[in-house]
Parts: sequence; C-alpha cells; structure tokens
Amino acid sequence: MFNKLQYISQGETAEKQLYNIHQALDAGCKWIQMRFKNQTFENRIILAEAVKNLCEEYLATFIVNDDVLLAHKIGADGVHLGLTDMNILAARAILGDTKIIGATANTFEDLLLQTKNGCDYIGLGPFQFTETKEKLSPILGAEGYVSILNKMKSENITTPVYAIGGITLENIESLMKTGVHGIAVSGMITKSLQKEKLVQQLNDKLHADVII
Ligand SMILES: Cc1ncc(COP(=O)(O)OP(=O)(O)O)c(N)n1
Ligand SMILES: Cc1ncsc1CCOP(=O)(O)O
Ligand SMILES: [Mg+2]
Repeated sequence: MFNKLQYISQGETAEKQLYNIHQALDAGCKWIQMRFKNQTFENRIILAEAVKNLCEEYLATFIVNDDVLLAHKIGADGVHLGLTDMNILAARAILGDTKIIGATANTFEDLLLQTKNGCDYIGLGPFQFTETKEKLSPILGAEGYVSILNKMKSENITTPVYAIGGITLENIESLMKTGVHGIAVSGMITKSLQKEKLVQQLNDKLHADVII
C-alpha cells in the first residue's frame, strides 16, 4: 500500500526545488511528487533526473506532476494528473500497469470517473485555502470529505484517497476519521524549520488508530 504522506515539491528554480526535496527526504519523507510549473521541458528533465537519483538513494517513491512523457522518459515511479491534464486511460497506455497514476478529484463525480479510468489513487481537494496553487477548485472542508468518502463506501470504491490543500498538523485527526488513506502536503513541510520533527509528528498522526 502507498505511503500515507506525499510531499509535493516547491521552488522557483531547479536548485531550490532540489534543495527542498533533499530536505524533505532527509526529514523522512518517502514519497515525492515533483511539481515544477512553467518551465521548459529541458529544465524539468534535468531536475527530474536529479530527483530520481536522490529518491533512489533514499528508497523513496518518485512521481512527476502533470507530465506523462517526462515520467516515462526518465523512468519515474509514476505521475499525478489533474482534471485538465492527460486522461488517465491515455497515460496508462504510455506508462503501463506497473506505474503509479494519481488523479485529482474535487467532487464525487470526478472521483467516479477517475477511478473508472483506473487511477491508482485520488488526490481529493482542496481541503481549505492554500497559496500553493492558483485557480483553486471549490473548497471541500471536512464536510465535503465526509460526504464524498461516504458515497465511496456505499459504492464500494476502495481506491486510496489523499486529502490535499492547506493541510496542517491540527487537521489530520479529523481528516483521517473521514476515511482518507493519507495526505499530500507542500507548504507545511517546505516552510517548516523543524522538518524531521514535523514529519515524525505527521506520521504518528497518520498511523494512529482512528476512533470514528
Ligand atoms: C496528490 C495530488 N492531488 C492533487 C493535485 C492537484 O493536481 P492538479 O489538479 O493537476 O493541479 P496541479 O498540481 O497540476 O497544479 C496534486 N498535484 N497532487
Ligand atoms: C497542488 C494542489 N492541488 C490542490 S491544493 C494543492 C496545493 C497543496 O499544497 P499545500 O499543502 O501547500 O496547500
Ligand atoms: Mg496538474
């Protein structure tokens, strides 16, 4: 089963991205999503090669945001695709069955479509406002997760769901009670001055027994 904590990278330059990813790995993150927007393919491939090597060294899973061809070219562990990115079926045809394909959902209907198309996990959000992403979809809040996760249960959909968007340490207990598998975070880890302690606290909360 997938790690319960996914770190989504930040950084305006390749150097800053690599630094932030290295710090996250040092702090104990075992799953990295490289999210490096508005860059040339060449810049992204140079960074992706370096991140791939680093993730191999740290025995961490490495997926690429948005770009199936880049993930395929460098042999990443997978991709994360949003609602306006490449379709999951097309991505699967390129990457094959052994690679991880994550898909975004903001509604139950999105989730149904993405799971029918065979994604391996869902990134469901945003949970709350975040400055990390522009043009956010409608905010779900805890109620949104309860409603969507309950519908999933009644339809017997078992694809793991990751909560995403503005998540802080204090939100994890209530989010886990909704039935999500884990969380995907960017700002909380990138900005932390005590990353190792934070990642430990996150993992403790993500792995705590949930009393519903
Ligand atoms: C785990 C996870 N969930 C959701 C997203 C958002 O993807 P997308 O909607 O394509 O937005 P961008 O990240 O591309 O701006 C994600 N990246 N990861
Ligand atoms: C990529 C993405 N998609 C929805 S919210 C988000 C950003 C998550 O970052 P943060 O944890 O800093 O809010
Ligand atoms: Mg995207």
